[in-house]
This record gives sequence, C-alpha cells and structure tokens, in this order.
Amino acid sequence: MVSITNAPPAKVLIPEKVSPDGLQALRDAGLDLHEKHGLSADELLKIIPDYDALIVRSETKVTADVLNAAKKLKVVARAGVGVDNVDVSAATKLGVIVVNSPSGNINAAAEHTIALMMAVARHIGEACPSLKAGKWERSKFVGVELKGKTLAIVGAGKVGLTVARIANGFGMNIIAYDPYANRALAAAASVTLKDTLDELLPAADFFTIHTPLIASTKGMISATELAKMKPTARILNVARGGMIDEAALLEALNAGKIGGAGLDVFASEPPQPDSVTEQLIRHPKVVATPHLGASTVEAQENVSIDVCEQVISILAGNLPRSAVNAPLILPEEYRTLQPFVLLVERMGSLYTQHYGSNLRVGGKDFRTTFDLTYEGSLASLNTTKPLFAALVKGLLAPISAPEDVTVNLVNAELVAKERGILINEQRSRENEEEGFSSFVTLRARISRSASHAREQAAAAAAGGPPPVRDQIIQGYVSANTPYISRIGRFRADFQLGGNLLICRNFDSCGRIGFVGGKLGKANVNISFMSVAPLEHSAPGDGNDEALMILGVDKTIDEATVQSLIGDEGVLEASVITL
Ligand SMILES: NC(=O)c1ccc[n+]([C@@H]2O[C@H](COP(=O)([O-])OP(=O)(O)OC[C@H]3O[C@@H](n4cnc5c(N)ncnc54)[C@H](O)[C@@H]3O)[C@@H](O)[C@H]2O)c1
Ligand SMILES: O=C(O)[C@H](O)COP(=O)(O)O
Repeated sequence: MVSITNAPPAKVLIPEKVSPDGLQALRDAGLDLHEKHGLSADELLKIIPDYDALIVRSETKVTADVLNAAKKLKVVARAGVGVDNVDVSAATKLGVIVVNSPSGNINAAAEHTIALMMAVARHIGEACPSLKAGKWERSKFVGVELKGKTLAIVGAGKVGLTVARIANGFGMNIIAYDPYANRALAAAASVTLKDTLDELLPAADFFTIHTPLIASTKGMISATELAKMKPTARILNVARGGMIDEAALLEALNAGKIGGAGLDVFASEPPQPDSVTEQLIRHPKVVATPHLGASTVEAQENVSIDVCEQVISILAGNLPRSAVNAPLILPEEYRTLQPFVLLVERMGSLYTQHYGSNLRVGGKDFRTTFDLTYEGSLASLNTTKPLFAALVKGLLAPISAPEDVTVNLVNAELVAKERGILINEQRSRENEEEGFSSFVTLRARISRSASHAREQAAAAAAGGPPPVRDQIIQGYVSANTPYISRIGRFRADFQLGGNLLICRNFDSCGRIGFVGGKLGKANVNISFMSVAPLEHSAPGDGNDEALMILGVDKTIDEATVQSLIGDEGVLEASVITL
C-alpha cells in the first residue's frame, strides 16, 4: 500500500490503452485508477490538476501546458521507450519525474525485424494481396533464403543483438558496426564486429539498423551508402525514422540498385499524404508496417508492469529504475556534490565524443575499461555513487537517445554492466592536506580489443616495448564550474561546457589563424581559445605538438571539420557538445 495515512489514495490517470497487468499492481498498492480513454487535449487540461500520476503510450501529448496545469503531478510514465510526446524539459523544471520502459519491448522489436526480413525475402507483402485479389502468381514471387546470407547490423545493442541471436538460427553470417558495442556480448551472439560502416555496406545481403536517432545516426544511410550496397541487398528499419534518407532509398529501389526494404518506422508518422514517405510505403518492393515493433501482447504486458512498478515506487517516495530525467543526487547531497557530478558527467561525455569521434568512418579508439580517481577533498567523500552514475551517464549520453538509456543512482551499475563498461574507482589522498582543489582523473585503459592485439603484435615484431596508450582526461571544479586540466598528453586549462572544437596540431606559426579563418567562413563565432602544450616538453626539444581548444557558438558541421585537416591545418579535430 502506498498510502498508509488517512489521506485519500493517490490518483492515477490512464488516458490510453495500457495492458491491465501493471494496472492491477497499482490497484493492489491501493491507488485510485481512472482509465479515461480518448480524452481531447482540452479535457486532459481540465482534469489533470486532480492527478498524482499519469500513464501514457505515444498518443497523449503531455505538453508544457498540461504539466503546468497539473498541480499535484509527481510522475508521467510512458509505457514504452520513446518520450517524444512528453515535454521532458518542462517536466524537469516542474520536478515531475518522467519514467519509461527501455527494455520491455526489445524482444518484440527484434522479432518484428525478423518478420520484415522474411517478408521481404519471400515477397509476402505483394504475394498476399495478389492472392486475395484472385490471382495465382507463383513465378512472379520467387524469393531468396536467409541461410548462408550475410546480415549486417548497425547498432549492436539490446535489439540488434537479439536480432543477431535469432538470425543465428537461420544459419546467417552476422557482421555488425557499433564502435561502442559490448564486445563480449557481441561475440557471444556470434557477431563479427567491423571497424567501419563502409565494411558492412558491400557485404550485406540484409542490412538492419538498430541505433538511436541521434546526431551521428541521422541520415546515416544516404545515396552514398546505398550506392555501395549490392543491388540485391534488402534494408530493414525497426528503430526510428530519420536514419535512412527516404528519398534516396526510393530512388535506389526505382533504379533497381537496392533489392527491397522492410520498414516499420518513418521520417514522419503517420506519413503526410503524397509525401516521399507515402511513396516509399506504397512501393512494391517495400513491406511496411505502422510502427508495430512493440505491439505484442507480451511487450505491452512488460512495459505496463515495468512503468506501473515505477509509479508505485515514486508515489511511495522512492527512486525509480528508469527515470528519463531523475537527478543523480539526493537533495541533501546537492550543494557539495552537484559541481562534481556535472564535472564527471561532462568528462564522460567529452571522452566519448573526443576519443570515439569520427563515427561514420569508425570510432577512433573508444574503450570501456576506466579508472576514475578522486584526489583532494573528494577522496574523503562517504559515497561516490553519484559520481559513478554521472560517469556512466556521460559516457553513454552522446551515443544514446535520452529515452533509450536512463542512468540514475538505482541502475547505474546495471547499465554499465550491460554495456560492458568497467569502472574502477580509486581515492588518492596526495593533495588533501594542502586544501588543494579536488581533481578527478579518468583513465581509459586498453582492453583486449582486436586493434590492441594488432598493435601489440606489431610492436613485438619490431622488437620494441609494448605500446602504452592509456587515454587520460583530468578535471577540477573552481567556483562551481568544471574545468579540464589534462587531455591525453596535453596540459590544458579550459572551462568544460557548451560547444567545443578540439584540434591536435603541430605547434607552429599560422595554425590558429588558419583554423580561425575557416571557422569565420563557416559563420562560426569563437568565444575563447586555449592552447594546451605537451605535458613534458621544452622549447626546441622536438616535441612540437599542441592541442588547440576553441569555444564556439554552435556545433560545427562535418565538412568544415574536414576542411581543417591537412598540411596547412591540423592533424585531428573533434567537435564536442556538452
Ligand atoms: N519500432 C519499435 O516499436 C521499437 C521498439 C523498441 C525499440 N525501438 C528502437 O530501436 C532502437 C534500438 O534500441 P535498443 O534498445 O537496442 O538501444 P540500445 O541503446 O540498447 O542499442 C543501441 C546501440 O546503438 C549503438 N550506436 C550508437 N550510436 C551509433 C553509431 N553512430 N553507429 C553505430 N552504432 C551506434 C550503441 O552503441 C548501442 O549499442 C532505438 O532507436 C529504439 O528507440 C523501436
Ligand atoms: O518507443 C517505443 O517504445 C516504441 O517505438 C513503441 O512505441 P508505442 O508504444 O507507441 O508502440
């Protein structure tokens, strides 16, 4: 029972069809349930002030107006993954927790992918209506088998690897591209990980996408990628619309350059009349479903139970499992910990964006084993759980949609484990006595990856010592603001926030002017510039590299970044958004 006082039981509004299994748990907890399906926006606005909790799927628009009108609301629960229909930032401002169910429909989405793959392979989409129209067209619909074919997966996460496990049963050869994949889980699913998307394209008989829709995946399959695929290749998307350029896919299908497609998700849902999306859906080589990936009885039970349990937990004053917007710290820790939570979260995000950047041609060198060392006064903290959670959140944020990975105090360890991330926390008391600022050091260690094995072998063959390639980021807090004091081999000092451009260059005349000129041409405003020299170098000692860190007013597009690299310009550049 949630309500143990004489106060009336908390009220829960359910304006959409949510599976009854979870709702029973709410009743058992003594909550007062109101299932009112089909409310108009005005009706919702009128009755919401009465409710403590709101449970929705994707149809109810939980706008800022609704949230502002809701005087008692403590939680909005989305029975599913996507929270596109909830104004999460308005909810956060008002202290309303938004929870979802990031795992409840994985199997359903994976099985739907397999269903589309088989439907496309055997022309089920066309053959069924043909037969229903009274035709008997056997020779027109000769298909292909899955056995022995190559299935290429982009995004070897929860859904991607579930698809791989099922496809193994068909005798398919499975390759995947995911620079952040849990290598052990991928190997256990018999998936061969490739370093670049380009390696997948010409090899794929079936090509399926299971990434979040984020900056690095938006439009990731364009005319250029399609042109590199076999004309017989079949493309599947049960993740999110927007990852495939729909106009390019339509053109490739019409030109016979792609064999077919199975699509569950679209750039706009439902599609606009006469839009490219609609033409694609109507195309004879396309099998299409109206976003049914999660629409199974079992998945709906799972997500319903998952979010209803969280509603019970929140109304009882506890932290939920999967809050999209839960704070990483408890109110009583806020003053002391918040600046460091921000620092560590941003260090994690900087790590992923800086060391894992250049995704489309393969992440540079992303690792998953970390030492997180607290120095100075931080070393005597009673609990570092919020800092651990902040690191997991920061590492994953640039490669996830916010609703796909919800990291908080309750689930941080579990999420890290699922993603194959290993974090060893250490305390160093060296600077404690001097009242010195608290430093945090993030050291990414080499795990036994294929590229590492190759490097070790090359070094051994050349008779040299094994290469040391630890990646280090160090930061501190001053006046509640996070700063970076070291990146890799470079001594730095810059504020960690906003949009940054980090360039590695030879420390010679003209580089700063060159980069400034290119950014000026691209209409990018520079707010600060900081040079980070090598940590152990002296003038004229031949160690002449430096980092150039620029604060800029907007994210810089890929073409501009590429234009910076070259003999006149810089060796490497990464764009960071914090
Ligand atoms: N159609 C549906 O009804 C339905 C149902 C469930 C999930 N989904 C969608 O399926 C997608 C996958 O869900 P999930 O639970 O497997 O997510 P997940 O977070 O477990 O896996 C996503 C994977 O994508 C990888 N990734 C991120 N950026 C990448 C990039 N640029 N290139 C290659 N890989 C990259 C990540 O490392 C991760 O391993 C999400 O978009 C989710 O919203 C759709
Ligand atoms: O985000 C999700 O959970 C899936 O895309 C399914 O959404 P749905 O609950 O609207 O079917």
